[in-house]
Amino acid sequence: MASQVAPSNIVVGSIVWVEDPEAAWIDGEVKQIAGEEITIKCKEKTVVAKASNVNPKDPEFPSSGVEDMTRLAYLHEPGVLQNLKCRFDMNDIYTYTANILIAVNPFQRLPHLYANNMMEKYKGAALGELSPHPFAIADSAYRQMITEQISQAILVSGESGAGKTESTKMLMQYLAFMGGKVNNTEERSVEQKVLESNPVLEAFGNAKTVRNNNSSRFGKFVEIQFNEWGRISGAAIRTYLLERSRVCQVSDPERNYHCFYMLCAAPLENSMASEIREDFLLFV
Ligand SMILES: Nc1ncnc2c1ncn2[C@@H]1O[C@H](COP(=O)(O)OP(=O)(O)OP(=O)(O)O)[C@@H](O)[C@H]1O
Repeated sequence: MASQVAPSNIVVGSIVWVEDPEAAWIDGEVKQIAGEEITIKCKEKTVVAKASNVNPKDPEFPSSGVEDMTRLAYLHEPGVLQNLKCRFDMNDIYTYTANILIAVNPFQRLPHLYANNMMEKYKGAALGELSPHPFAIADSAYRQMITEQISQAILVSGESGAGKTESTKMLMQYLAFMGGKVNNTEERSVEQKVLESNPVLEAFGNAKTVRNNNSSRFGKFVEIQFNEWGRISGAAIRTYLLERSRVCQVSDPERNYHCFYMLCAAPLENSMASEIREDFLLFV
């Protein structure tokens, strides 16, 4: 096997990122290169690392980060993490990598990001013109559907607790805003029904886990149909792979599906809840 040597852009005096067991990556200055071993002087310690665990650091990285990762000088793991962290510290939880939106869960409400005037702002704006946002992704998909007359798909992925459910709700909210009808009748519109289906689906398919207090224990394919004028004409929600074992087997500190606790907590005078409780032998 060929021995690993330092990349050509790493020389004595270079500022680099080196892997760290606690902080993931720390930065420092290269003091010595001996074959595949690099000695780096970091803030609190001196590290000797293999060349494969060292990456160059951009000395001109802007203090407020960049909105699109493709503008980074180095698109490697420490570069991406530094940018996400630096933006997150300023409550900028969204960042693009070209037309992919990366969301970092803020674990706090940031209402200014989702106010009604924000949807108005993103309407018709080209992707990248305004700050990265799920509304921009939804707007771009909506406009492509209109101009190209082709169905569009938005894939939301991430580990448990990353914020998929919340991001999906923003996307749906924006599509309802763009494709909703002015409703003068008593009957609820399709988009209202789609948005209102979320709490019901979450009651029966979401539960508290060690990673997320409101974890979806099923997969979901939401289809929103639009007519030729770009108005919502129908919707379908298909669900997959509900974790059924949770109904009868829950390991502490996780919980059963929300509906179980809602049923137990319903007031005694609620006759429908009482009937269901009796049917399922739930005595509260
Ligand atoms: N944009 C956001 N703003 C505020 N809080 C958020 C946001 N995204 C996520 N959260 C918080 O993080 C929690 C977990 O997010 P969410 O349920 O969307 O994760 P998930 O990726 O769908 O997880 P799972 O795969 O377990 O269902 C939410 O209940 C909410 O408290």
